[in-house]
Amino acid sequence: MVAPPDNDVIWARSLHHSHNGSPGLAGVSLGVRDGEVLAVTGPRGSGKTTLLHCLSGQLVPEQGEVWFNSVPVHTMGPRLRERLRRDRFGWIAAEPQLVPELSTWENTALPLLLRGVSHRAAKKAATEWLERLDIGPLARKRPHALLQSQRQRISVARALAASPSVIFADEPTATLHRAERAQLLRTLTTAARSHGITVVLATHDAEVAALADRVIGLLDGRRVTNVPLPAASDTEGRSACSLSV
Ligand SMILES: Nc1ncnc2c1ncn2[C@@H]1O[C@H](COP(=O)(O)OP(=O)(O)OP(=O)(O)O)[C@@H](O)[C@H]1O
Repeated sequence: MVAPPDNDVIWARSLHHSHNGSPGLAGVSLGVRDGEVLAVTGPRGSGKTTLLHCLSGQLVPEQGEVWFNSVPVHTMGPRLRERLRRDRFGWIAAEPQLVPELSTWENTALPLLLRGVSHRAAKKAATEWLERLDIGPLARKRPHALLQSQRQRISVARALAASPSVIFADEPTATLHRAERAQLLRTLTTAARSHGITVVLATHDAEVAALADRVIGLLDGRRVTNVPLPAASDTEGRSACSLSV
């Protein structure tokens, strides 16, 4: 095993993975720098989700290596990987994955409570992030009483409230309308940048990818040419953020 570069928070080498014989990843290598917002783009079925699952330790690749802060993830057992995900990573899926029986603030605080943070401190952190995401007044409501866009804000608040090293976001705005999509993503990327959180964002949407610092492309489970961000999207994405998150 070759140790990864020091400034990469996530580093993967030559990942191969198939799903029941159908290829998901076919030799993907990449590094994600500390504090970077990296977009992984590609059409449906290109391997984005499989890559995020491998990088976040949800899936062990059939071949290849994944390192987090110079620690090998691919050799960890299920319990260590579970702890790593709980303590260091956040996950935002396309569909908000909330516990229906819990209120907005309880859903947001859940990762902190699972880590053993006190009820009081977890509630405080959750409430602060809900305020920043403009859903503070909904803190006591249950998911069924909310709009889809509000539920997805809870997912974002939950990921941020846990102060992870890395947030993996898999098509986080796929189910939202265009205006909501832009606002939520700007909030996520602005908050991540100001708190030094690395983001790996899977998307097939060029407008979403334009909010990232760097974009890599996937096609049929392989890396395709790096896609540099045009200057215009820099203005559109980073500089246009005025949220105080
Ligand atoms: N659980 C699974 N069982 C069988 N095949 C799968 C499974 N998950 C993914 N695949 C296949 O692996 C390939 C990569 O899928 P993956 O979901 O990683 O791509 P994606 O780029 O995230 O696509 P999408 O945008 O549709 O989610 C596809 O051909 C897909 O059909």
